[in-house]
Amino acid sequence: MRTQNMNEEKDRAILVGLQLNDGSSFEHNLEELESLCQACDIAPVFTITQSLDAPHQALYIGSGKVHEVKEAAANLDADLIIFDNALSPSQARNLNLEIGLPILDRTALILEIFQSRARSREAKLQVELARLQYLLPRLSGMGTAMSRQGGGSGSRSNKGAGEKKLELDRRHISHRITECKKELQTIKKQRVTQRKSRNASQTPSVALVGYTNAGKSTILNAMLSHYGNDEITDISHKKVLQEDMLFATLDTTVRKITIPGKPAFYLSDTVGFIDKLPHHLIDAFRSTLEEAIGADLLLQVVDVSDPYYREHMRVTQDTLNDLGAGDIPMIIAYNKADRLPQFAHDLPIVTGNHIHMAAGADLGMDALADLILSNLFGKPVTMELLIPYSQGSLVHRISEAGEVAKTEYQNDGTYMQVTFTPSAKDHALMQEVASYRIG
Ligand SMILES: Nc1nc2c(ncn2[C@@H]2O[C@H](COP(=O)(O)OP(=O)(O)OP(=O)(O)O)[C@@H](O)[C@H]2O)c(=O)[nH]1
Ligand SMILES: [Mg+2]
Repeated sequence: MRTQNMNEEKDRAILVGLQLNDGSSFEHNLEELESLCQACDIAPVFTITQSLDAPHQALYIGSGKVHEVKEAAANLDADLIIFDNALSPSQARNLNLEIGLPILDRTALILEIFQSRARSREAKLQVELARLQYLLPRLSGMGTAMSRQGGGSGSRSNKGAGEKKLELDRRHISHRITECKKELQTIKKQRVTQRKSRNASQTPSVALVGYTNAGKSTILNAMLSHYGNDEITDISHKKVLQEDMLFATLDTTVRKITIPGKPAFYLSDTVGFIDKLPHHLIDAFRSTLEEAIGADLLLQVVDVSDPYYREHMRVTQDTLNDLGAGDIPMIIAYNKADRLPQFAHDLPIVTGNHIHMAAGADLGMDALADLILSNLFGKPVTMELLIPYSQGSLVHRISEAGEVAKTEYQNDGTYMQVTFTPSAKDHALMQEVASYRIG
């Protein structure tokens, strides 16, 4: 048990953690639950834990513990009880009856954060759909998990409302679920059309993925600052929100990055992942997340300064596998390395497709860009050519496309030493001149 700072203005919550002997990182889970509370503007005032082999079927925790929670809630004037895991609808209902306060679980908190952050029509609909799907099986125990989200009375089970009202609510929710799905389908079609036109342009796409708060949006913004699209002088309106909070980004943003002298690529930023991301949310956000599934290259951003970063990488990989994006080639950016004394002075450090960097401190953006380009277009190739004088126009095209280090007019043609930088167009020319290669 431990006490936290009290905050008079916010809703006050007792956190309940159940430690199961299943090897999962219990402490990390609880710390993350506190961060989720902060993102919801809830003040955790006390934490109660229990260690069990398996959750209690009816109450999740043992009945003795339930009394302890109830007592603590009364003593500390708590408004809510929050559990560290997903509760079944009946567990939430029973706990609400026993304790007499709204019961939230991890899923409800994540849904609430998503609801408060959603901006675009698509994100709003996706969140609404996930909430309704979560709410439907919980309707009969109103005042439980969704109460803060307008789904219930916030007090004891409302038996007086009657079965008829319940049935009406159910029908209303089912109807709204169908409507949301339909509207999302229409938006999805537009998204697919946009993606098709991007694909048709043959400009490859890179998707930022990773745990929430790792620095994905910071990388997108830094890329825009460094190499914003040529035509745009004011890039401020193209930037996305980057902030030190969970799930700052919910909408998908795709930006074209044009590095001078290099072929362009698209970079997309989307919602971050979290351990035990509710399945309703993954399903609801599938079309947004499809930007990642359709990418040519994934750029996984890791907050390497977080002691649990390996855990976060595992969650990211699991989520990508679930989405069907597990096999897409990937660069791993170990971001926020400026916070680690052993790396801070040597950044960036590139090892194969891994880079230690700090986008927030503007360390490693060029190296990251090179890594992206070499993955998308291959490494620069230097060759020596002897172009017959009859192919004079080729000499001109080669000088336009590549970096020519040396030109000599010899007896049987023009000798050139040229380096082709990565680009799809260069690739075609390289194949064309291959028969004139002498080194
Ligand atoms: N010290 C340090 N902080 C960083 C670095 N990169 C990003 N940050 C900070 O980390 C926080 C989260 O960054 P975001 O870019 O919003 O993270 P995100 O991955 O987009 O997060 P979500 O959209 O919430 O999933 C912000 O406060 C950034 O300023 C870095 O290299 N070093
Ligand atoms: Mg973000």
